[in-house]
Amino acid sequence: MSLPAIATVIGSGTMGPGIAATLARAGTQVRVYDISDEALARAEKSTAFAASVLDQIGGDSAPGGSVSFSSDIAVALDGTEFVIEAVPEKLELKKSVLAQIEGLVGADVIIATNTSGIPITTMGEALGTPGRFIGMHWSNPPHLIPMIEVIPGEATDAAVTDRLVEIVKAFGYHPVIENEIAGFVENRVLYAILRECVALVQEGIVTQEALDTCVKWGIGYKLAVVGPMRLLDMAGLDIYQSVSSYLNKELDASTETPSVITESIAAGRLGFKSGGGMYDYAEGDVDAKRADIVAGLVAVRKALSATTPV
Ligand SMILES: NC(=O)C1=CN([C@@H]2O[C@H](COP(=O)(O)OP(=O)(O)OC[C@H]3O[C@@H](n4cnc5c(N)ncnc54)[C@H](O)[C@@H]3O)[C@@H](O)[C@H]2O)C=CC1
Ligand SMILES: Cc1ncc(C(=O)O)c(C(=O)O)c1O
Repeated sequence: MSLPAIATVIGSGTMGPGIAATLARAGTQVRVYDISDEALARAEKSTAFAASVLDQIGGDSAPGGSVSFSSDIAVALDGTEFVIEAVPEKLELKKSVLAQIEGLVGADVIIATNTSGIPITTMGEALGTPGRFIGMHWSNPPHLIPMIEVIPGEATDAAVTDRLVEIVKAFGYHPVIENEIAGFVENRVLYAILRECVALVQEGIVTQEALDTCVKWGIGYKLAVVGPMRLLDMAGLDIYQSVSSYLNKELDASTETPSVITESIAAGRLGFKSGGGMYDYAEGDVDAKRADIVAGLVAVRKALSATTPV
Protein backbone atom coordinates (compact mmCIF):
# COMPACT_ATOMS: atom_id res chain seq x y z
CA MET A 1 0.00 0.00 0.00
CA SER A 2 1.62 3.19 -1.10
CA LEU A 3 0.87 6.84 -0.59
CA PRO A 4 1.46 9.45 -3.26
CA ALA A 5 4.94 10.95 -2.88
CA ILE A 6 3.55 14.41 -3.61
CA ALA A 7 -0.01 15.59 -2.96
CA THR A 8 -1.70 18.99 -3.19
CA VAL A 9 -4.47 20.43 -1.05
CA ILE A 10 -6.40 23.24 -2.72
CA GLY A 11 -8.03 25.51 -0.12
CA SER A 12 -6.58 25.97 3.37
CA GLY A 13 -9.49 27.01 5.58
CA THR A 14 -11.01 24.84 8.31
CA MET A 15 -10.25 21.51 6.61
CA GLY A 16 -7.09 21.95 4.50
CA PRO A 17 -4.49 22.18 7.31
CA GLY A 18 -5.60 19.01 9.16
CA ILE A 19 -5.75 17.09 5.87
CA ALA A 20 -2.22 18.27 4.99
CA ALA A 21 -0.84 17.38 8.44
CA THR A 22 -2.36 13.88 8.26
CA LEU A 23 -0.86 13.08 4.85
CA ALA A 24 2.52 14.57 5.79
CA ARG A 25 2.73 12.44 8.93
CA ALA A 26 2.27 9.38 6.73
CA GLY A 27 5.26 10.44 4.59
CA THR A 28 3.77 12.50 1.74
CA GLN A 29 5.19 15.85 0.60
CA VAL A 30 2.09 18.02 0.75
CA ARG A 31 1.69 21.34 -1.01
CA VAL A 32 -1.09 23.63 0.19
CA TYR A 33 -2.53 26.32 -2.08
CA ASP A 34 -5.04 29.04 -1.24
CA ILE A 35 -6.21 32.09 -3.10
CA SER A 36 -5.84 34.12 0.13
CA ASP A 37 -2.43 34.99 1.64
CA GLU A 38 -4.13 35.53 4.99
CA ALA A 39 -5.63 32.03 4.88
CA LEU A 40 -2.20 30.59 4.03
CA ALA A 41 -0.61 32.37 6.98
CA ARG A 42 -3.31 31.03 9.32
CA ALA A 43 -2.95 27.58 7.76
CA GLU A 44 0.78 27.43 8.56
CA LYS A 45 -0.09 27.79 12.25
CA SER A 46 -3.04 25.40 12.21
CA THR A 47 -1.07 22.77 10.27
CA ALA A 48 1.66 22.91 12.92
CA PHE A 49 -1.01 22.63 15.63
CA ALA A 50 -2.62 19.63 13.87
CA ALA A 51 0.80 17.98 13.63
CA SER A 52 1.26 18.45 17.40
CA VAL A 53 -2.13 16.82 18.01
CA LEU A 54 -1.07 13.89 15.82
CA ASP A 55 2.02 13.57 18.03
CA GLN A 56 -0.30 13.25 21.03
CA ILE A 57 -2.19 10.41 19.35
CA GLY A 58 1.14 8.70 18.76
CA GLY A 59 1.54 5.93 16.23
CA ASP A 60 4.00 5.82 13.39
CA SER A 61 5.37 8.92 11.73
CA ALA A 62 6.83 8.05 8.32
CA PRO A 63 10.01 9.80 7.15
CA GLY A 64 9.98 12.24 4.23
CA GLY A 65 6.68 13.94 4.92
CA SER A 66 6.43 17.73 4.76
CA VAL A 67 3.97 20.56 4.19
CA SER A 68 4.73 23.64 2.09
CA PHE A 69 2.46 26.59 1.33
CA SER A 70 2.09 28.51 -1.91
CA SER A 71 -0.11 31.23 -3.33
CA ASP A 72 0.81 30.06 -6.85
CA ILE A 73 -1.42 27.19 -7.95
CA ALA A 74 0.99 26.11 -10.72
CA VAL A 75 3.78 25.74 -8.16
CA ALA A 76 1.50 23.80 -5.80
CA LEU A 77 0.45 21.41 -8.56
CA ASP A 78 3.81 20.94 -10.27
CA GLY A 79 4.69 17.23 -10.23
CA THR A 80 1.79 16.34 -7.93
CA GLU A 81 0.29 12.84 -7.99
CA PHE A 82 -2.90 13.45 -6.04
CA VAL A 83 -5.07 16.53 -5.51
CA ILE A 84 -7.67 17.20 -2.80
CA GLU A 85 -9.97 20.15 -3.46
CA ALA A 86 -11.22 21.84 -0.24
CA VAL A 87 -12.55 25.23 -1.33
CA PRO A 88 -15.93 26.57 -0.07
CA GLU A 89 -19.09 24.52 -0.65
CA LYS A 90 -20.28 26.44 -3.73
CA LEU A 91 -20.90 24.42 -6.86
CA GLU A 92 -19.83 27.03 -9.43
CA LEU A 93 -16.66 27.91 -7.51
CA LYS A 94 -15.75 24.24 -7.16
CA LYS A 95 -16.37 23.63 -10.87
CA SER A 96 -14.09 26.49 -11.89
CA VAL A 97 -11.35 25.41 -9.47
CA LEU A 98 -11.58 21.81 -10.72
CA ALA A 99 -11.22 22.94 -14.33
CA GLN A 100 -8.21 25.05 -13.32
CA ILE A 101 -6.61 22.05 -11.56
CA GLU A 102 -7.22 19.75 -14.55
CA GLY A 103 -5.40 22.19 -16.82
CA LEU A 104 -2.27 22.05 -14.65
CA VAL A 105 -1.82 18.37 -13.79
CA GLY A 106 -0.81 15.21 -15.63
CA ALA A 107 -3.46 12.92 -17.15
CA ASP A 108 -3.01 10.20 -14.53
CA VAL A 109 -3.42 12.47 -11.49
CA ILE A 110 -6.44 11.68 -9.29
CA ILE A 111 -8.52 14.72 -8.37
CA ALA A 112 -10.58 14.26 -5.19
CA THR A 113 -13.07 16.64 -3.62
CA ASN A 114 -13.83 17.11 0.06
CA THR A 115 -17.35 18.36 -0.68
CA SER A 116 -19.75 17.80 2.22
CA GLY A 117 -22.40 16.40 -0.09
CA ILE A 118 -22.65 17.96 -3.57
CA PRO A 119 -23.15 15.07 -6.02
CA ILE A 120 -19.81 14.02 -7.52
CA THR A 121 -21.33 13.44 -10.97
CA THR A 122 -22.55 17.06 -11.06
CA MET A 123 -19.17 18.47 -10.03
CA GLY A 124 -17.37 16.17 -12.45
CA GLU A 125 -19.17 17.85 -15.37
CA ALA A 126 -16.54 20.59 -15.05
CA LEU A 127 -13.82 18.17 -16.14
CA GLY A 128 -12.81 16.86 -19.54
CA THR A 129 -11.66 13.66 -17.83
CA PRO A 130 -14.24 12.92 -15.10
CA GLY A 131 -12.99 9.32 -14.79
CA ARG A 132 -10.19 10.59 -12.51
CA PHE A 133 -12.55 12.53 -10.25
CA ILE A 134 -13.92 11.18 -6.94
CA GLY A 135 -15.41 12.25 -3.60
CA MET A 136 -13.15 12.01 -0.54
CA HIS A 137 -15.16 13.32 2.39
CA TRP A 138 -13.14 13.91 5.52
CA SER A 139 -14.87 14.68 8.80
CA ASN A 140 -13.97 17.70 10.93
CA PRO A 141 -11.37 17.83 12.52
CA PRO A 142 -9.77 15.85 9.70
CA HIS A 143 -6.57 14.98 11.58
CA LEU A 144 -8.60 13.39 14.37
CA ILE A 145 -11.56 11.59 12.78
CA PRO A 146 -10.06 8.48 11.15
CA MET A 147 -12.87 7.75 8.69
CA ILE A 148 -13.21 8.91 5.10
CA GLU A 149 -16.20 8.51 2.81
CA VAL A 150 -15.13 7.44 -0.69
CA ILE A 151 -17.79 8.40 -3.23
CA PRO A 152 -17.34 7.55 -6.91
CA GLY A 153 -19.51 9.49 -9.36
CA GLU A 154 -21.16 7.91 -12.39
CA ALA A 155 -18.06 8.61 -14.51
CA THR A 156 -15.39 7.68 -11.95
CA ASP A 157 -13.07 4.88 -13.12
CA ALA A 158 -13.15 1.80 -10.88
CA ALA A 159 -9.34 1.91 -10.70
CA VAL A 160 -9.55 5.41 -9.21
CA THR A 161 -11.89 4.19 -6.46
CA ASP A 162 -9.55 1.28 -5.75
CA ARG A 163 -6.55 3.59 -5.60
CA LEU A 164 -8.27 6.04 -3.26
CA VAL A 165 -9.23 3.21 -0.90
CA GLU A 166 -5.59 2.10 -0.96
CA ILE A 167 -4.39 5.64 -0.17
CA VAL A 168 -6.84 6.04 2.73
CA LYS A 169 -5.76 2.71 4.22
CA ALA A 170 -2.10 3.66 3.74
CA PHE A 171 -2.45 6.60 6.14
CA GLY A 172 -4.34 4.44 8.61
CA TYR A 173 -7.92 5.70 8.14
CA HIS A 174 -11.10 3.65 7.62
CA PRO A 175 -12.41 4.08 4.04
CA VAL A 176 -16.20 3.83 3.63
CA ILE A 177 -17.23 3.25 0.01
CA GLU A 178 -20.66 4.56 -0.89
CA ASN A 179 -22.99 4.97 -3.82
CA GLU A 180 -23.63 8.60 -4.64
CA ILE A 181 -26.47 10.33 -2.81
CA ALA A 182 -26.95 14.00 -1.81
CA GLY A 183 -25.22 14.65 1.53
CA PHE A 184 -23.50 11.26 1.37
CA VAL A 185 -24.03 8.92 4.32
CA GLU A 186 -22.35 10.68 7.23
CA ASN A 187 -24.08 14.01 6.79
CA ARG A 188 -27.47 12.38 6.09
CA VAL A 189 -27.22 10.67 9.48
CA LEU A 190 -25.77 13.75 11.21
CA TYR A 191 -28.37 16.10 9.76
CA ALA A 192 -31.22 13.75 10.74
CA ILE A 193 -29.93 13.94 14.31
CA LEU A 194 -29.32 17.70 14.18
CA ARG A 195 -32.81 18.38 12.77
CA GLU A 196 -34.45 16.58 15.69
CA CYS A 197 -32.11 18.16 18.26
CA VAL A 198 -32.70 21.71 17.06
CA ALA A 199 -36.47 21.13 16.91
CA LEU A 200 -36.57 19.80 20.50
CA VAL A 201 -34.67 22.85 21.77
CA GLN A 202 -36.65 25.32 19.65
CA GLU A 203 -39.95 23.86 20.88
CA GLY A 204 -38.81 24.20 24.50
CA ILE A 205 -39.02 20.47 25.23
CA VAL A 206 -35.50 20.53 26.65
CA THR A 207 -32.80 23.11 27.31
CA GLN A 208 -29.80 23.04 24.99
CA GLU A 209 -27.53 22.14 27.91
CA ALA A 210 -29.74 19.17 28.84
CA LEU A 211 -30.00 18.13 25.15
CA ASP A 212 -26.20 18.17 24.83
CA THR A 213 -25.87 16.09 28.02
CA CYS A 214 -28.44 13.56 26.77
CA VAL A 215 -26.83 13.14 23.35
CA LYS A 216 -23.21 13.20 24.53
CA TRP A 217 -23.58 10.70 27.39
CA GLY A 218 -26.57 8.74 26.12
CA ILE A 219 -26.33 8.40 22.36
CA GLY A 220 -22.88 9.71 21.46
CA TYR A 221 -20.87 7.65 23.93
CA LYS A 222 -22.80 4.49 23.01
CA LEU A 223 -22.67 5.02 19.24
CA ALA A 224 -18.91 5.62 19.42
CA VAL A 225 -18.57 2.02 20.54
CA VAL A 226 -21.54 0.30 18.85
CA GLY A 227 -22.65 1.34 15.35
CA PRO A 228 -26.39 1.86 14.75
CA MET A 229 -26.89 -1.48 12.97
CA ARG A 230 -25.23 -3.35 15.86
CA LEU A 231 -27.25 -1.25 18.31
CA LEU A 232 -30.43 -2.64 16.73
CA ASP A 233 -29.19 -6.15 17.55
CA MET A 234 -28.28 -5.07 21.06
CA ALA A 235 -31.71 -3.52 21.70
CA GLY A 236 -33.71 -6.14 19.79
CA LEU A 237 -35.40 -5.62 16.43
CA ASP A 238 -38.79 -6.18 18.08
CA ILE A 239 -38.16 -3.16 20.33
CA TYR A 240 -37.27 -1.08 17.27
CA GLN A 241 -40.52 -2.19 15.62
CA SER A 242 -42.61 -1.31 18.67
CA VAL A 243 -41.06 2.12 19.24
CA SER A 244 -40.75 3.13 15.57
CA SER A 245 -44.43 2.24 14.98
CA TYR A 246 -45.57 5.15 17.18
CA LEU A 247 -42.46 7.39 17.20
CA ASN A 248 -41.37 7.74 13.57
CA LYS A 249 -44.45 9.74 12.58
CA GLU A 250 -43.82 12.15 15.48
CA LEU A 251 -40.25 13.03 14.48
CA ASP A 252 -39.44 16.41 12.99
CA ALA A 253 -39.83 16.34 9.21
CA SER A 254 -39.31 20.02 8.37
CA THR A 255 -37.49 20.79 5.14
CA GLU A 256 -36.34 24.34 5.97
CA THR A 257 -33.51 25.49 8.24
CA PRO A 258 -35.11 26.21 11.66
CA SER A 259 -35.65 29.85 12.67
CA VAL A 260 -33.46 29.53 15.80
CA ILE A 261 -30.53 29.01 13.41
CA THR A 262 -31.42 31.58 10.74
CA GLU A 263 -32.15 34.26 13.37
CA SER A 264 -28.81 33.63 15.10
CA ILE A 265 -26.98 33.91 11.79
CA ALA A 266 -28.81 37.17 11.00
CA ALA A 267 -27.58 38.48 14.38
CA GLY A 268 -23.98 37.60 13.44
CA ARG A 269 -23.84 34.60 15.76
CA LEU A 270 -22.14 31.79 13.78
CA GLY A 271 -20.54 29.79 16.61
CA PHE A 272 -16.86 29.52 17.58
CA LYS A 273 -15.78 31.58 14.56
CA SER A 274 -17.78 34.65 15.71
CA GLY A 275 -17.41 34.20 19.47
CA GLY A 276 -21.03 33.14 20.01
CA GLY A 277 -23.71 30.91 18.50
CA MET A 278 -25.93 28.46 20.33
CA TYR A 279 -23.88 29.30 23.44
CA ASP A 280 -22.22 32.55 24.58
CA TYR A 281 -18.43 32.60 24.92
CA ALA A 282 -16.48 35.08 27.02
CA GLU A 283 -12.87 36.01 26.19
CA GLY A 284 -10.77 32.82 26.12
CA ASP A 285 -13.74 30.45 26.30
CA VAL A 286 -13.56 29.39 22.65
CA ASP A 287 -9.87 28.45 22.91
CA ALA A 288 -10.56 26.56 26.15
CA LYS A 289 -13.51 24.69 24.60
CA ARG A 290 -11.50 23.82 21.48
CA ALA A 291 -8.67 22.46 23.68
CA ASP A 292 -11.20 20.45 25.70
CA ILE A 293 -12.69 18.96 22.49
CA VAL A 294 -9.25 18.05 21.10
CA ALA A 295 -8.24 16.41 24.42
CA GLY A 296 -11.50 14.43 24.46
CA LEU A 297 -11.18 13.31 20.84
CA VAL A 298 -7.54 12.24 21.36
CA ALA A 299 -8.47 10.23 24.47
CA VAL A 300 -11.53 8.59 22.87
CA ARG A 301 -9.65 7.78 19.67
CA LYS A 302 -6.92 6.04 21.66
CA ALA A 303 -9.53 4.09 23.62
CA LEU A 304 -11.53 3.12 20.51
CA SER A 305 -8.39 1.93 18.71
CA ALA A 306 -8.36 -0.98 21.16
CA THR A 307 -11.91 -2.07 20.15
CA THR A 308 -13.09 -3.91 17.02
CA PRO A 309 -13.58 -1.62 13.98
CA VAL A 310 -17.32 -2.42 13.52
N1 LIG B 1 -15.92 22.71 7.86
C1 LIG B 1 -16.29 21.44 8.00
O1 LIG B 1 -16.65 20.97 9.10
C2 LIG B 1 -16.23 20.53 6.83
C3 LIG B 1 -16.15 21.03 5.54
N2 LIG B 1 -16.12 20.16 4.48
C4 LIG B 1 -16.07 20.66 3.12
O2 LIG B 1 -14.71 21.00 2.81
C5 LIG B 1 -14.69 22.11 1.92
C6 LIG B 1 -13.91 23.23 2.55
O3 LIG B 1 -14.54 23.55 3.76
P1 LIG B 1 -13.86 24.50 4.84
O4 LIG B 1 -12.43 24.16 4.99
O5 LIG B 1 -14.78 24.46 6.02
O6 LIG B 1 -14.01 25.91 4.12
P2 LIG B 1 -13.34 27.31 4.52
O7 LIG B 1 -14.24 28.36 4.02
O8 LIG B 1 -12.93 27.30 5.94
O9 LIG B 1 -11.98 27.30 3.65
C7 LIG B 1 -11.98 27.34 2.25
C8 LIG B 1 -10.69 27.96 1.79
O10 LIG B 1 -10.71 27.95 0.36
C9 LIG B 1 -10.09 29.15 -0.07
N3 LIG B 1 -10.50 29.45 -1.43
C10 LIG B 1 -11.58 30.11 -1.88
N4 LIG B 1 -11.57 30.16 -3.21
C11 LIG B 1 -10.46 29.53 -3.62
C12 LIG B 1 -9.88 29.27 -4.88
N5 LIG B 1 -10.45 29.68 -6.01
N6 LIG B 1 -8.71 28.58 -4.92
C13 LIG B 1 -8.10 28.18 -3.78
N7 LIG B 1 -8.60 28.41 -2.56
C14 LIG B 1 -9.76 29.07 -2.48
C15 LIG B 1 -10.54 30.20 0.95
O11 LIG B 1 -9.63 31.32 0.95
C16 LIG B 1 -10.50 29.40 2.24
O12 LIG B 1 -9.26 29.54 2.89
C17 LIG B 1 -16.14 22.45 1.63
O13 LIG B 1 -16.54 21.77 0.48
C18 LIG B 1 -16.87 21.92 2.86
O14 LIG B 1 -18.22 21.65 2.61
C19 LIG B 1 -16.10 18.80 4.65
C20 LIG B 1 -16.11 18.26 5.90
C21 LIG B 1 -16.24 19.09 7.10
C1 LIG C 1 -22.40 20.38 11.31
C2 LIG C 1 -21.53 19.76 10.27
N1 LIG C 1 -21.87 19.90 8.97
C3 LIG C 1 -21.13 19.33 7.99
C4 LIG C 1 -20.00 18.58 8.28
C5 LIG C 1 -19.30 17.94 7.15
O1 LIG C 1 -18.90 16.79 7.23
O2 LIG C 1 -19.22 18.53 6.10
C6 LIG C 1 -19.60 18.44 9.61
C7 LIG C 1 -18.38 17.68 10.06
O3 LIG C 1 -18.19 17.57 11.27
O4 LIG C 1 -17.57 17.20 9.30
C8 LIG C 1 -20.39 19.05 10.63
O5 LIG C 1 -20.07 18.91 11.93
